[in-house]
Amino acid sequence: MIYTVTLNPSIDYFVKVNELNEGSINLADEQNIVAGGKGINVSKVLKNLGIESIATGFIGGFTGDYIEQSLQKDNIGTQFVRVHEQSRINIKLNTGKETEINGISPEISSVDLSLLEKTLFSKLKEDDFVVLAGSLPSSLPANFYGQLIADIRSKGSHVLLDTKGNPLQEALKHHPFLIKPNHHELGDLVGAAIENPSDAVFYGKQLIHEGAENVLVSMAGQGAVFVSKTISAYANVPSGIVKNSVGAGDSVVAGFLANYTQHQNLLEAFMYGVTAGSASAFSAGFCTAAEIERYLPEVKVEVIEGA
Ligand SMILES: Nc1ncnc2c1ncn2[C@@H]1O[C@H](COP(=O)(O)OP(=O)(O)OP(=O)(O)O)[C@@H](O)[C@H]1O
Ligand SMILES: O=P(O)(O)OC[C@@]1(O)O[C@H](CO)[C@@H](O)[C@@H]1O
Repeated sequence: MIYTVTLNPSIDYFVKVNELNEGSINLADEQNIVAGGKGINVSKVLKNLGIESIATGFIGGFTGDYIEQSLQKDNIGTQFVRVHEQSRINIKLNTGKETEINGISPEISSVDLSLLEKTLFSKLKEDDFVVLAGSLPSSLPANFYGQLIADIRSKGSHVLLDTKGNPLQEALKHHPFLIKPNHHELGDLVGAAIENPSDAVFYGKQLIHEGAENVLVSMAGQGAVFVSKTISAYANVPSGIVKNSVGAGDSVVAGFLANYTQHQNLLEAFMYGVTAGSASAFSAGFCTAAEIERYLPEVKVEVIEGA
């Protein structure tokens, strides 16, 4: 089974304002309200690709009710822990440029934490995959993902981690199976500018040295890099017009996982994941299997080092 853990889910309020006048009243030209958060988005893309997953994490308040109900409506399994304060509302404003305002996370108590661990660990089996994705609610310590990874791995399950900053740094020594920073997140972590694929390979190797098993660095329109102990590779992205990049990174993770669980081939999964990311970026919502198939012939993986 695949579990996605979103510790800090949200309602995403997408709003398009063609001409924004700061300091005055603006009317929306388009809007869309969806359940969001990185792990939840991974579950949604997996569903589009015909793969079941169970979404877990913390939800609270009327926003939490909406998140749970909307996933249930999409036939995605849910096992959330209810907390007292409400889940975030994240604003995704499109004025031609994409601007995001992410809301304040609810307080998580030690009781909430033990309930989450009970929910996850009572079900987890050897060779299950767990996606840990998104920011930590501000009341959780930076090493929280690290602790979870250690416990998940002790069950023989595998972790895909998509987060940034200290929580990512702290998690590396616990050996996540895959991490997926974008090039800015990688740059922040290593204190260097990642300007091209060679930089991404160089610093990706550093994260392998620090404990990650596989590193996928997405570089938006510049392509992506995959690094493991034995291989480094580059994938280009297909050409197209980006309609909405929110969740494109989550689609990379979902596409990688969907393909890897079927074929157990890292480079094939890399290629499929990157294509899924672009297919989502080129559509208003998340990619479908048919859209990925359409763009796959344009994506080539070039091995830089290794077999
Ligand atoms: N201009 C583009 N052309 C083609 N594909 C793109 C473009 N921008 C983004 N993508 C696709 O989206 C994926 C993720 O983009 P990016 O590297 O910006 O990661 P991210 O910051 O995690 O994404 P997100 O926007 O979801 O936070 C890329 O690997 C690529 O597949
Ligand atoms: O604040 P976080 O947890 O890092 O990111 C949250 C978020 O921006 O990520 C998703 C897109 O990747 C959105 O659905 C959601 O609003």
